[in-house]
Amino acid sequence: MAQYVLSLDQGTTSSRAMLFDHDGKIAGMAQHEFAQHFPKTGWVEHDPMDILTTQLSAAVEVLARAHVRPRDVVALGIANQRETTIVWERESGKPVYNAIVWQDRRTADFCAKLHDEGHEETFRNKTGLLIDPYFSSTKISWILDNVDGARALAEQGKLAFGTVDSWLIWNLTSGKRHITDRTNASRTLLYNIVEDRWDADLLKLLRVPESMMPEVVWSSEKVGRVTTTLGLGDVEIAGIAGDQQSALFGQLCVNPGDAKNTYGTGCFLLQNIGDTFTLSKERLITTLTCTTNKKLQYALEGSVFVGGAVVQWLRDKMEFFEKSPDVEKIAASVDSSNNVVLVPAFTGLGAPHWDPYAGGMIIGLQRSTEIGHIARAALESIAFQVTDVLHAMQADTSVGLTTMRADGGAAANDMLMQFQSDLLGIPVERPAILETTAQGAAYLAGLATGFWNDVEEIAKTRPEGQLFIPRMDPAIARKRYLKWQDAVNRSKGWNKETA
Ligand SMILES: Nc1ncnc2c1ncn2[C@@H]1O[C@H](COP(=O)(O)OP(=O)(O)O)[C@@H](O)[C@H]1O
Ligand SMILES: O=P(O)(O)OC[C@H](O)CO
Repeated sequence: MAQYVLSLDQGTTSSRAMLFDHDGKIAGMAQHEFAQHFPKTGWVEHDPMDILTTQLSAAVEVLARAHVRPRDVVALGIANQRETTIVWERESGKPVYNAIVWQDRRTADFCAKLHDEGHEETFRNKTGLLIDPYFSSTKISWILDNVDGARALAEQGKLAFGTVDSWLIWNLTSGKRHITDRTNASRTLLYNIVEDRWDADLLKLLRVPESMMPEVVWSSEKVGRVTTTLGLGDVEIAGIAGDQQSALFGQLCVNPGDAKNTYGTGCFLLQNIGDTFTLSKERLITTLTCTTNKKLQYALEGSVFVGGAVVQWLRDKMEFFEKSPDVEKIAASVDSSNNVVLVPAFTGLGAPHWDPYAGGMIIGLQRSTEIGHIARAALESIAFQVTDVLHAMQADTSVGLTTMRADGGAAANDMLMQFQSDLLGIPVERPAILETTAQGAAYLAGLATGFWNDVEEIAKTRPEGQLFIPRMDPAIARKRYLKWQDAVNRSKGWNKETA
């Protein structure tokens, strides 16, 4: 009987489950979207039970659809949206509050205060991150300070904190394992990525009891078996990674200098920088990558908060079209954006701007402006933001990238890939399998269980991708980019005070 690795990709907007065979091919996939909650301006929440039920049902469904028995699944890998914060009662397993999503800005003022008190350097030197509402720590503080009775329970050791990987594994193992892997831990603003431990000083500063924190494991190791009786058998959990580091591994960017950009809800450019902790001079962050040798390895990351989500916004809020891929047809109905620039700072701006108060903006509207121009400007905004972070990364590492590897849902869009290549002036390589996030977690789990022997064996299974070569006159590309920079600067600080 053929054997498979099951991979769960718990993303911001949907939970997916995929089966990978020994040739690295996808043998089955199931996906469930779930509700996004926006209770106040700048707030973004998920119901932790939605995360759990959509993920479990996708997992069970993919086995049934592909006619694969649980005993033919050799290992389970998990990749997850990062930073999203869940706090639950150890005794009952009940969340005390909704999941506060990575995009949530409610702690902007608290972050500004920490910044003004001069803590930036301390956090940066220990965690590689900047003080920003994006990361988990201030979200935990918010829950402890705002949910009735939460702080007292936390101080009695009765509450557990976890990112989405922890939450899923806690439930998959019936509360036996409260763990996270290093890539997820490195997104909390509480993990010391130089000394490889939860940082007692930072925990104290943010008044987060250490008893809430999960045990930290490696991304590729056997950590326990599934004990739910849901039809997943007792498969071994052997791969865990934050989705962006998982995609980096899925693209086999295992050597210093290797880089990829994922075009999902957000866009995340990561470059492997090897085993030496190095800080960016360009306001990028330093984060841990997945390794299979139980040694630390670092990456520089440029995090863009709204990527494919701008297309979702055009679809769901503007109701311009029904399905995300339709954006391409509408954008192609005009031959330029006609000087319209859209800055999708819907949840502030991430790297390299780091402005939680930036406001979304469409500028350059005229009486002749059509939906097509706005759709085109939206697609272009994704590529402009990636250009911002790629330029920062090049300035930082002085390694000129010769090609950029792309993946994620929005990388299916040819117009976006072509414009990206035009702007960067280098080829953009899109792999045959865009699901590199799930693929990475599958590789991690398969390597830990001997399904695959090493990365070299995996590399032989990967089919050739597609190359997008620059076609635009570089002078025009430069002019377009300057216009974008002008627009971004105008969007900054807009929400500092609301009218
Ligand atoms: N053909 C397309 N063109 C542009 N954007 C797309 C296209 N297909 C999907 N998207 C966008 O990509 C995102 C989904 O990508 P995915 O990698 O599944 O995201 P995530 O893992 O963050 O949930 C959505 O925001 C969607 O709007
Ligand atoms: O859900 P995604 O794929 O957009 O990824 C979200 C990131 O992990 C946030 O840091």
